[in-house]
Amino acid sequence: MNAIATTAMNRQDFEHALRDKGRFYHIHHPYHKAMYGGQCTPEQIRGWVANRYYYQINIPRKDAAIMANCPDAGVRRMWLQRILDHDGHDGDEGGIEAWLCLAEAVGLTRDEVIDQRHVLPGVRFAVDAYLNFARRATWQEAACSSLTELFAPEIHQSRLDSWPQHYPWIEETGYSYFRKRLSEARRDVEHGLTITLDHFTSQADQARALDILQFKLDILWSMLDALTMAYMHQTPPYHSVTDQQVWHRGL
Ligand SMILES: O=C(O)c1cc(C(=O)O)c2c(n1)C(=O)C(=O)c1cc(C(=O)O)[nH]c1-2
Repeated sequence: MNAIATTAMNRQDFEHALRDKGRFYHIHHPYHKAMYGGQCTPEQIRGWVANRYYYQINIPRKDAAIMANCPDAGVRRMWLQRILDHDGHDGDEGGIEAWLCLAEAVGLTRDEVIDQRHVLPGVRFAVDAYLNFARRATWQEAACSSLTELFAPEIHQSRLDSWPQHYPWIEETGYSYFRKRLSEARRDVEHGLTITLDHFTSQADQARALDILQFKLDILWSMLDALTMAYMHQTPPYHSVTDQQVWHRGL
């Protein structure tokens, strides 16, 4: 007989179960491993940066959706900082601009990134799933879905540690985004974790929170699967029909 948990975990065990999901973080995806292992071509790095731009520009929209669903002014006041981090404010250019600097540092033009010509359908659909979830879920569920950030400082640090040595052709100015996120992600996750631990208290709630976190892990992993098809196997969408990038750029 399978042992099915019928009682809720205490706070500490629940946090441990959430953190244990790090086993499925995209840091373990072969595309990421190749990136910090120094095995990527400039085209593969550029493909990742151009596609991840679509994630970057949707993060503040996702956070605005969470705020729109949240009646608690105290939570909104704290959550607002995430939007400012990405969109920028007086004295801070913001994460999206920093991502565009990264794009230029790896040899992309701003135009080709901003017009989303390289964004693969699989990446777009995965990112859209995240935004749409935040729109329709409760604000606590959507906050929980941001908890992959528990594992993000390590992945940003791994890029800062390995990229300059493996990819000397990348301009140093490009790395400010990763540096910026080290502290921002730690602060965000403290808040997101408190909300999750406070809100998901029954056994059923906790199982739901773990499912939500898995959903988010699936999004990140699926983005890299799409990139693998296009940039590792040279099989982008419609490759058997044309060598043109005929896919749509968002409707
Ligand atoms: O580079 C990465 O691997 C990575 C992953 C994640 C993540 O785990 O969702 C985020 C970020 N970066 C990031 O830079 C970022 O601003 C961010 C916000 C969020 C979120 O869910 O609200 N995730 C992430």
